[in-house]
Amino acid sequence: MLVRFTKMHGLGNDFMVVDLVTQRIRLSEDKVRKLADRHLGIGFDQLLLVEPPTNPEMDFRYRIYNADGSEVEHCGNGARCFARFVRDKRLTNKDVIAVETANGKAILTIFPDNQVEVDMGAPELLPKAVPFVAQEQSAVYSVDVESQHVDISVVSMGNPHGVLVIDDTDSAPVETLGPLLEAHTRFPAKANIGFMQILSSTEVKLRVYERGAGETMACGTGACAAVVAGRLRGILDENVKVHLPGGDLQVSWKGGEKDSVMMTGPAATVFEGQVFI
Ligand SMILES: N[C@H](CCC[C@H](N)C(=O)O)C(=O)O
Repeated sequence: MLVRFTKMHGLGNDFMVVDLVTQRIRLSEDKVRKLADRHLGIGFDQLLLVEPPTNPEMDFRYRIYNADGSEVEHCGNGARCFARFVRDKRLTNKDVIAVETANGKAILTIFPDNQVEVDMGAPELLPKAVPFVAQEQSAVYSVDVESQHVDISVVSMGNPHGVLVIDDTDSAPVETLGPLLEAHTRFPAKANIGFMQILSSTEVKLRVYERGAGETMACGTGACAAVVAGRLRGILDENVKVHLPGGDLQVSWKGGEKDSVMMTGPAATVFEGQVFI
């Protein structure tokens, strides 16, 4: 079956976006992995499916699959591309779009300058909600990794994150420590691992080793989790500029457990294509 898709990215975190409003397909985990392959397939960090909502109060349903084929709960960069996609395809003419995600919703606001703001909802900080194995909630946990103790904050933005504060992102052990923490037994559902360098109380540098995809050029939920972690540690203010390898995101969190994390950044379309599924 020939399927139309659009290749997009948010700061280099790249996506294959498929409209399932006007076309119907079924994808196995194995098929997602084959499509994600950067030599044998289309190549992407995540696959985004755009569907009619199951909840009538929502405009669309948004399903997300990592390159390893695993379905996940949220994708911040993908949400911005989702908004750009549904407007460019004239699936809606709204500037504010309510999207149903695997375990909640996201409100997307499109601005004329091509920036998109995402209301990412409130962070989940209870260990069992992340999920993370711990006796009680804390701003920082000590995790044993290969005979070393690593201090880590844990946050769910719908998807699980561990955040480390390090001195220098350029020399951070992302490729070695990232996969060890991603698959650590204290993260029963695995986790995205952020390495954050504090530049000031309003500016950080961040690299993220993503669950199911490896290090990406940017991670929207990772940027949100990093700002929440920094605020919980008392080292970041409400509005923070997050410098990722692929570019910058603006993230805000008032600090209340019910307060939404707001993320603003760009979304870009690279090419349109068709592929036999
Ligand atoms: N790898 C993530 C999903 C994609 C998140 C990221 N691309 C973003 O922009 O938030 C996970 O397994 O939870």
